[in-house]
Amino acid sequence: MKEKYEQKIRLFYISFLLLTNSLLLSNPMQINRGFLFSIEGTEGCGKSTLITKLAQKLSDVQLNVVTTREPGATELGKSLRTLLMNKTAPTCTLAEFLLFAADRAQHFHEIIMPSLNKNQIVICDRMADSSLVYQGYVKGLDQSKMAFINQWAMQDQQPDIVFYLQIDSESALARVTQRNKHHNEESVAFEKEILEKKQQLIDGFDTILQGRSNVFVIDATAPADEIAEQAFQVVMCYLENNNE
Ligand SMILES: Nc1ncnc2c1ncn2[C@@H]1O[C@H](COP(=O)(O)OP(=O)(O)OP(=O)(O)O)[C@@H](O)[C@H]1O
Ligand SMILES: Cc1cn([C@H]2C[C@H](O)[C@@H](COP(=O)(O)O)O2)c(=O)[nH]c1=O
Repeated sequence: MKEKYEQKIRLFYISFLLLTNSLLLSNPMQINRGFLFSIEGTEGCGKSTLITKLAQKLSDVQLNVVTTREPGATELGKSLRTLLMNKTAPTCTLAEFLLFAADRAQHFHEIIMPSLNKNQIVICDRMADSSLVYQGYVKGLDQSKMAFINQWAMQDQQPDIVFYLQIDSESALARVTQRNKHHNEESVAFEKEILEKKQQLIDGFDTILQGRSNVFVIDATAPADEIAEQAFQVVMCYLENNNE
């Protein structure tokens, strides 16, 4: 009896999704301004996976999406990323943050602001909150000074929504270890340092993002398709209500 009832609800939900998607396909939403979404969380929480799936879902309903990341989206950013990830020269935490901020400034100048000005939907893998956690919470840099520099680098723009993929350290570590078996990772020195600080990083994200009104927390241990559907529904709802 219970199973039959649950199956009916599932069928109703699927028909509802099919109906909304077909309505959106035949009648694409007119976007009147740019929207900026960032995806945050520790290594292995599933940011890149979510971005790929979410971008596909938004493109499927005819929305114009730009996916990007920090650090390393621009030509300058690529050089900065290599420098930051390989750490061949001694780098103090302030210098490290300023290099991330330089990447961010060029990123906003070259990619994000032009995309927002064309009313596109920008989804970014990490942004200013990563600096607040890695260089601020974990390495002790002054967070109010960092926030000022971030705001400057970001031309006073803030993400409309920060999606925080919350995961426990064991699951994140297991995923990174598994992934590194399959790929040849570039970021050897930096990632080694990060793996040792996993729990502290998770505490940092929890502390810095909790209670902020523009943060949407997602359980990153859920199946990837469920996470993408959840984020898609949140984005669609936000677009409908903030498309001034
Ligand atoms: N929801 C999920 N459930 C199970 N495995 C997942 C899920 N999301 C991603 N993965 C797997 O976990 C690994 C890490 O995912 P992904 O590369 O998307 O994480 P990330 O947050 O972008 O990592 P990084 O910050 O290190 O680049 C990949 O092997 C991916 O296939
Ligand atoms: C933006 C930003 C990033 N980081 C760290 C976080 C990660 O360890 C690497 C980026 O690697 P990913 O595979 O692209 O996630 O850089 C940081 O310390 N500070 C920052 O501002």
